[in-house]
Amino acid sequence: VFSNSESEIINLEEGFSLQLSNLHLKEEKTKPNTNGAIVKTDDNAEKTEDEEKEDRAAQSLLNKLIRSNLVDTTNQVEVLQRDPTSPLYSVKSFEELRLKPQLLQGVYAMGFNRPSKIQENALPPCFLLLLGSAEDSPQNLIAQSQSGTGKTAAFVLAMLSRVEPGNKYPQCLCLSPTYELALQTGKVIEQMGKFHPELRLAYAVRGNKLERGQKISEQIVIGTPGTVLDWCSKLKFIDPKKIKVFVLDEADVMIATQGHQDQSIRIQRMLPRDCQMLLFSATFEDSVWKFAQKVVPDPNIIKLKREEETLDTIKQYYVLCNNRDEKFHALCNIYGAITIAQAMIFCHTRKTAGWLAGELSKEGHQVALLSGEMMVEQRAAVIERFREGKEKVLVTTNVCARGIDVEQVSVVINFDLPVDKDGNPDNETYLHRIGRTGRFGKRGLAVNMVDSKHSMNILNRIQEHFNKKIEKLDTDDLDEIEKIAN
Ligand SMILES: Nc1ncnc2c1ncn2[C@@H]1O[C@H](COP(=O)(O)OP(=O)(O)OP(=O)(O)O)[C@@H](O)[C@H]1O
Repeated sequence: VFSNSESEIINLEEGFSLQLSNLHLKEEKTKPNTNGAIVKTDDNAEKTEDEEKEDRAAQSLLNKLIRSNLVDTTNQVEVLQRDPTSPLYSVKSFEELRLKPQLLQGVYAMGFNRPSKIQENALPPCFLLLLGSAEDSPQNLIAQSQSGTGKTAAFVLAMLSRVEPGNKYPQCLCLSPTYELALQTGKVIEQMGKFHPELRLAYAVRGNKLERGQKISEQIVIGTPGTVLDWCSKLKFIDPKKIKVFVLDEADVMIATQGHQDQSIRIQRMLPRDCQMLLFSATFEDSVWKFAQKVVPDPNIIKLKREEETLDTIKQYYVLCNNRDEKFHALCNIYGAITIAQAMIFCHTRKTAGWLAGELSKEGHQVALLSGEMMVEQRAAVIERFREGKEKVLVTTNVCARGIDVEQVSVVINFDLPVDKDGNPDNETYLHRIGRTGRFGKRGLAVNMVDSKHSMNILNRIQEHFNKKIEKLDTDDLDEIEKIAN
């Protein structure tokens, strides 16, 4: 149903895998570039800040590739209405939105039975017109909730409900931080809009070249800020004055990329005053909030807190060693105990992770390795196998596993303790690695490997921070190992 106009020369499927390998190439670069401060780690692995940022986009993509279900939380949604006197709407069914039949059909065809928590509250302001409010246009929205809670589906629904397929020009414009993320969102638009045969979607991404002087006839345009800006201004492929819905997706990832923030603001300035502006973000640090306020006037604000992780149900241990080889030896001693369930082993650098996975395999243990030099698709495949239980132990670096929820993991080994780039204890990462949310509050086990005075000091500081005792474990004592496993 959706196709690119004939003049568009790239094959999107081809482009997709091509870009994924580009991503891979960029990640492999270890030299700093012009404006990149160097984030130094042991083992010669250097990372520029820019590369760290690229990781964020890769992470987001990974999460999308491996997720098949809605992440549901028990936390309440916080709603700040633009007009606090108007009643607070929240929809419990898609029918209440009075969608066009084709669109409702699309929603059900995707297997959605009822709105997710964020959708319950985000959809009514988007659909104000349809709800028969006194206001004459749908409202602007800033929404934040963790990845997987249904944000994409919410704004796709908002765009599809406003678009008039009979009008052959762009009416909805959606900005994504990267080409790959744009394609993922494009797929959702295609699926949800599949019962609108006249609807077309154009991708404004690098490499998608149109003839000069041409106008775009697709009703929805999705792309990255640089190309969209060119299409709206210099090349005039799009008339920004005709845009009715403007979506800024993954705002936190977006502003992490140099230039995207300014480009997005410049695009926003070209849009008509009554254009609906919607901004979505998984996190809401200060910088995101400032940016959001610049691009979304008079917003309704919706926030869904991430579920808090705690260490309450976790048994924490440390093992005292003198060097890396002793840590490896200790790990081998407890291997049998940890593989009762599924375990994740964290290393500080990909070099250590690679070495450790290699050594464990040599010992005849079956392990999976998740490493930064793998392409995003390969990483997704590794995570998927692990989730399915095909591998019981996953060795990884923190950067690689950040933000990936693998709920069934009950044992975490910190082969290296988490430290920030200044070498201080990274408490937040420690909590993310081993903590559990209330719902997945199964008992867990964490073993920390200590190999120097310095790392003992880090461990002590982590222990003080959480005010939770980390017990010493003697890995040469088989009885003791048996105890921790039970
Ligand atoms: N109302 C719903 N009912 C059932 N499943 C849903 C619903 N809304 C979304 N989903 C599904 O849940 C998953 C996550 O949704 P979605 O991608 O919209 O989340 P998101 O918050 O945009 O996440 P991200 O920030 O990673 O893109 C998808 O597989 C999507 O198809």
